[in-house]
Amino acid sequence: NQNLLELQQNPEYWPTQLGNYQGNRYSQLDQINRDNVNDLRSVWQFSTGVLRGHEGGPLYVGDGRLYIHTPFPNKVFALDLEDEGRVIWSYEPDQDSRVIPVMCCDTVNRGLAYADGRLFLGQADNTLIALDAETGELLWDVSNGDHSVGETNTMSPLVVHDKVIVGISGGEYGIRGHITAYDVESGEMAWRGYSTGPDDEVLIDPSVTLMMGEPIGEADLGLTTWPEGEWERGGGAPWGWVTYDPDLDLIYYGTGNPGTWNPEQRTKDGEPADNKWAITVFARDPNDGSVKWVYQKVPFDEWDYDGVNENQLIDVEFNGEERKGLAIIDRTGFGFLLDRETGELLVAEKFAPETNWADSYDMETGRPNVNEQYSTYRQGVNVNTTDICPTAMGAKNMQPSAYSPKTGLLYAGINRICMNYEPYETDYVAGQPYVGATLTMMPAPLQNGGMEGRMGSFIAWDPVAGEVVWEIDERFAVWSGALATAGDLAFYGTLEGHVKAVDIETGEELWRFKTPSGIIGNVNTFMHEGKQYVGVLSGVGGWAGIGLAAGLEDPEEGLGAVGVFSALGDYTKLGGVLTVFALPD
Ligand SMILES: O=C(O)c1cc(C(=O)O)c2c(n1)C(=O)C(=O)c1cc(C(=O)O)[nH]c1-2
Repeated sequence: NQNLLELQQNPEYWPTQLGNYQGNRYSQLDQINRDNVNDLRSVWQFSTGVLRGHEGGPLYVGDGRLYIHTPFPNKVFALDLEDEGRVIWSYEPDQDSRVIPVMCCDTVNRGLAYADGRLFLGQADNTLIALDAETGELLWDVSNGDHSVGETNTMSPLVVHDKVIVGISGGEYGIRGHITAYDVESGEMAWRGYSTGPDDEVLIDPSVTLMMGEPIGEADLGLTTWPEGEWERGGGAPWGWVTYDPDLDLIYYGTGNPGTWNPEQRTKDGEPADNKWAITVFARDPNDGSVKWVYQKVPFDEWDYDGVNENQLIDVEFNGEERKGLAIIDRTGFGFLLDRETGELLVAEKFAPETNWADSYDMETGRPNVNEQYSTYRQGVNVNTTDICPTAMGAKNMQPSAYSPKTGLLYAGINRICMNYEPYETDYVAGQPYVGATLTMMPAPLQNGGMEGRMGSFIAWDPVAGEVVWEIDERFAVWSGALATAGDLAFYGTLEGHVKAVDIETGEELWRFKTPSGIIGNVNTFMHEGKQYVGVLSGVGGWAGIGLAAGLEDPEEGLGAVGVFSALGDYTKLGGVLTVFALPD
C-alpha cells in the first residue's frame, strides 16, 4: 500500500503494529537515548475502562492523535496526543459475548491497522471492520468466521496494496485455519488460503511452490499427511503477525498447532504423519494468495508449538554473501534464519539452552531431530511425559521481537518454562475444546547460572551466528513486545508492570517505570512537533495472565498456566491503561 510505504519511511511515525512492513519494531528516533533516558517520565495516562489483557499498542500517523484499541469488547479510541489523551472519538462494536468462552488465551486483541485514512480492526467475533480515522464512523464490516464453531479473532490485520489481510484463531477448537484478503474499499473477499486440505484450497501449486528451495512435487500434502478427514478440523490457525516484503511482493506468516493436542489421533496408518501445513511458515503473493514457498518448522507436533511467531525480514551477510533473510525467534526454543526468496533454511540454533524436545535441526531436510524421551507420542496416550522444555507456551510466544540494523541483533522477551504433558483421547464436538492433553508447568532449570526460579528473560540474539549475545533474567515470562531505537536503547515491559529501557549493546538497565498493571502490550515510539514519545498499553492477561484475567484458581486450568503463574497476583492486578512518556522540556 503506497500510503503505508510513505508513512513507514517517516521515522516520526509508527504506522503499523510492528513499526514497519518488515516487522522490525525499530525506530530511527534518537532524541531519547542512553545518555538521557534516565529523565524519561510519564506525561499522561489514559484508562481504557477494560479489565482483561491488553496486547498490541498505539499507532501514530502524524495527525496529532494516538489510535488504540482494547481486548473484548474491542473499543477503539482516537486520543489527542497534545491534550493529555483527550478522547476525540471512540467506537464500540456490538458483539455477542458468547465468543468469550471460546477464546483460548484471554480476550486479547493485537491491534489496529491503518491505511489511507482508515482504521481496520479484527473483532473477537470475527467481524472485520473499517473505520474512518477522522471521525470513527463505521465504513464497512464483514464476517470472517463463526464463533459458534470455535472460530475467533485476536490478530492485527495488515494492509498490503488494496487488500486487508487477516487470519483466524481456534486451534484449540478443531477449526480449519485460513488467511483471507478483503478489499480495502468495499470489504469484499479477494482470496482465501487454507492451512490444511487440498492444494487448490491452500493455493499451492506443487510444481511451482517451493519447500527447502525445491518444488514440493507431491500433490495435496495438506490432505495426505492426515488420517482420514482430520485435516478438516486440523487447526493451523494463523493468529500471529503478518510481515511483507514490498520488493519481492510477498507476505509471510506462520500457522499454529495441528488439532488435537493428542498426537496419537493425528497418526496415519499407525505412523506419525506430518499434518501439513500446521506450524508452517508461508510466503504468499498478496495479490492472489498463491504460495511461493513453505517451511514446516514442526512436522507432527507433539507439544503445541504453534508456529505463528513473527517473521522478521532482515538483510544479512551469510557465508560472505548478501542474503535476503527471514529471522524467527521461535516458540520451539530455536532461532531460525531462512532465505526469504526461496524458503531455504540457513540457521537453526537454540536460544533457550534448556530446550530438550529436539537436539538440533537436520539442515538438509529442515526437520528437527526429536528427542525420544520428550516425545509425547512415543511415551504414549495417558502417559505423563515430564520435564519437556520449552512449555507449550513456547520459549517465545506472540510477544514480537525488535531488530536493530545498527547492531544486527534481534531483541526479544522470552519464556523460561518447562512442562509435563499427558495426551488423552478426545472427541470432536463443534464449538467445544478439542485439546486432548493435560499440562502442568514449572520454571525451566538453570543451565548457565542465572536467577533461581526465574520464568523469563530478555535477550539479544545474533540471527546469523545463532548465539545469545546478552540476556537479562526476569521473575516472570516477558510477554511484552520489544522496541529497538537509534538512541541505542531497547525497551520492553514485564508482567509485574515495569517498562524498562536497557543499553542495546550491553543489556544494562538504564531506566524503569511501574505502570498500573502487568504489560503484555508492545512498547512503541513516535515523534510529534519535535518531541519523541514512548507509548505502551499495560493491562495483564494473555495466556500467561489467564488466571488473573479469567479469575481461574485450579493450577491445571488455563491449560496449565494458572499454576506456574500463581504468584503473579502478588505483584499486579487487572486494568487497561495507556502510558505516554517523554523527556522534560
Ligand atoms: O491455536 C490457536 O488458535 C491459538 C490462538 C491464540 C490466540 O488467538 O490468542 C493463542 C494460541 N493459539 C496459543 O497457542 C498461545 O500460546 C497463545 C497465547 C496468546 C496470548 O495472547 O497470550 N494467544 C494464544
